[in-house]
Amino acid sequence: MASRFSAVKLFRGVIWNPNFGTIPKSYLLRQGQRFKHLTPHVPSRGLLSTPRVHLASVSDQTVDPRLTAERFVDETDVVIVGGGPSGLSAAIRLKQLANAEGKEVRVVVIEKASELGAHTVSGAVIEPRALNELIPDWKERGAPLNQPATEEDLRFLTKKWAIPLFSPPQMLNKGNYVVSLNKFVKWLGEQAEEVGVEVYPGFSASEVLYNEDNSVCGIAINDMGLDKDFKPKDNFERGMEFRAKVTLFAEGCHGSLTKTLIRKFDLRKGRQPQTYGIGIKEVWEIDPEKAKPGYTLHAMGYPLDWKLYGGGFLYHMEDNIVQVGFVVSLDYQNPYLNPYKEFQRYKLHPFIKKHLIGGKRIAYAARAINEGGYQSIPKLTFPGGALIGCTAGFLNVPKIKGTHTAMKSGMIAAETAYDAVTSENASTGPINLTAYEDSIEKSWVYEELREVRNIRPSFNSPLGMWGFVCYSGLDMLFLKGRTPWTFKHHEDYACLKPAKECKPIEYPKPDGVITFDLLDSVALSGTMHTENQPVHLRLRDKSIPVERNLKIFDGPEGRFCPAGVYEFVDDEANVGQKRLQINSQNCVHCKTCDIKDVSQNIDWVTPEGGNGPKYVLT
Ligand SMILES: Cc1cc2nc3c(=O)[nH]c(=O)nc-3n(C[C@H](O)[C@H](O)[C@H](O)COP(=O)(O)OP(=O)(O)OC[C@H]3O[C@@H](n4cnc5c(N)ncnc54)[C@H](O)[C@@H]3O)c2cc1C
Ligand code: SF4
Repeated sequence: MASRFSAVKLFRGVIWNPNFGTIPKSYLLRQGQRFKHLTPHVPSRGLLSTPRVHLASVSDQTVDPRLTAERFVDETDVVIVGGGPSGLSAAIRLKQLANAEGKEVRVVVIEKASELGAHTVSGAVIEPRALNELIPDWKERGAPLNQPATEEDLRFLTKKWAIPLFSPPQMLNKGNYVVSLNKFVKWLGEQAEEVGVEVYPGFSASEVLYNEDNSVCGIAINDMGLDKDFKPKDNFERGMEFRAKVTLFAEGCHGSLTKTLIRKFDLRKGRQPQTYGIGIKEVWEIDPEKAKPGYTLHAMGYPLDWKLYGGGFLYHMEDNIVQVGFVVSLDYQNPYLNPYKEFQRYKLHPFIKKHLIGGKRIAYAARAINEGGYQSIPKLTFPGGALIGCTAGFLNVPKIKGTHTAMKSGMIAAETAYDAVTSENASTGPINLTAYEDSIEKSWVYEELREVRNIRPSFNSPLGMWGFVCYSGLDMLFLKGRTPWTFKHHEDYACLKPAKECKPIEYPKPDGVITFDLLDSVALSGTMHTENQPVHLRLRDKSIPVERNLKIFDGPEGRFCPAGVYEFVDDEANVGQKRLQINSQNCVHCKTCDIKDVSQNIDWVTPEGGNGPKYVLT
């Protein structure tokens, strides 16, 4: 009861934080210490009116004692949030170093997917450079890199034609492998366990823990078994805490805890905004007669117009499997654009369709992808921890490859973390991993990203694609990034234009053979969320979807979500009006809504661990 009353006292009066708009007061009450991490995230254009939540009468509320029960605390040396390529590489490197010196270093990996790899989305053609450094005998250890990339194809698509283009050296795939990243991550997990890493899939890290001096000291797993009103159900279990000397965040593109750290520690100060694309892909089992194992195709142009960055890929793997996908930049302007439907149109192009016809689609996936590159990498460290992999933004955009850089960043951070946790001063104060920042700047990761830093933003000139083709050709072939200038980026959400300034886009109806209805696709992602749990797509202000997004932008969230989560439906309570229905059970955790919502009103937070997509072969 004591904690309850102190929380009441703390929050008596008016609170100005827009995050609280849709969360019941009783839940806020017991989350007192979490308030400071939920800082407002409103557009700089100041179009939102900030809702006030009056908590003057919260003392009348009774809080279920289970909600305020002490959390179980587990102490470890290093906790890593995210069991993707970067998190697992960091974990493996840490234990390799400790095992080599016979030291006891406890490393824990927390992964929200029900099993490793189940939330992993990639093309994927991977460069084995980091893997060669991490596990040189990966072949003998049975790494699922079975199909070398053997044939390159780069095309410019018009509606009917596929014009061959010259592939710049940075995009060549010689020495790379066409893989299922999902299988690769599973295998990395096995390697991690073999060297002594503790891997816990099925748990969402939902909160960063801080010491009194504001240094990070671990994470907490979210409470399981809450109902949609944040009340405990019969199966309620209090989330536990992992307290660590070092916490590494490896959440992938636009991590939900990472975004709170970026704000709290102002990690973007002096850097360019991160920009993104949405990548949507399908896995097909094709007619064996058409199989060309090792063939890799990248395409630009159709169906996108010349002002929008994006393009498609198609990779042939072993066993007659084809990975086909499309990336649309999230700085698009027309609110009528529908990335999912652009992808479906892409597959209808004769040059793409010929690979798929006669085949069967077996998987569907979507995930945001970083496009900011070198100039958008935030400060990587803060007291007690660091960002690694795609959550920091180490993806090489022209290559559409981030696995090798994610892994290498994890390995470098691990080397610094190992020195720090095993040093004699480790217990005297918060650990600072600034040496990680220095080492990565000297590594091949930075060299590679620096060289291509102007390619993606060269598309943002008034010449659009034509400016991009000329500049990137010159830069990739001759200048190789050795220019004194670095182009800037803009915030994706701020690029959207009001609907009245744009034309609706007519998309073809799904044919059920090559193109499909969105919900049939979502069914192939295996996504599942426990019913009756708190919605993990939080609106900062409930009125904004209808009052601003629908009225001015014609409801773009109904189009950009690749899982049909957002739907404007008739409001039974107000005849003639619409309301936003959030089908959160469909969510595939791509993070696009958190990035592209024009009002920055959607806060993606982790649902219960083990929920979300269940990808195979992606
Ligand atoms: C469509 C598409 C195509 C791509 N093609 C290629 C390609 O061909 N080659 C290539 O090299 N790269 C490609 N990439 C990029 C590649 O997938 C990433 O660079 C790579 O996966 C980054 O690894 P990561 O470990 O940083 O992040 P991720 O692989 O995203 O892993 C992050 C993990 O953290 C987990 N997680 C996140 N938040 C939490 C939390 N709060 N609690 C617990 N767990 C959490 C996630 O579930 C996930 O498993 C592609 C990406 C996309 C989207
Ligand atoms: S709700 Fe958001 S995170 Fe979930 S699938 Fe839709 S756009 Fe992606």
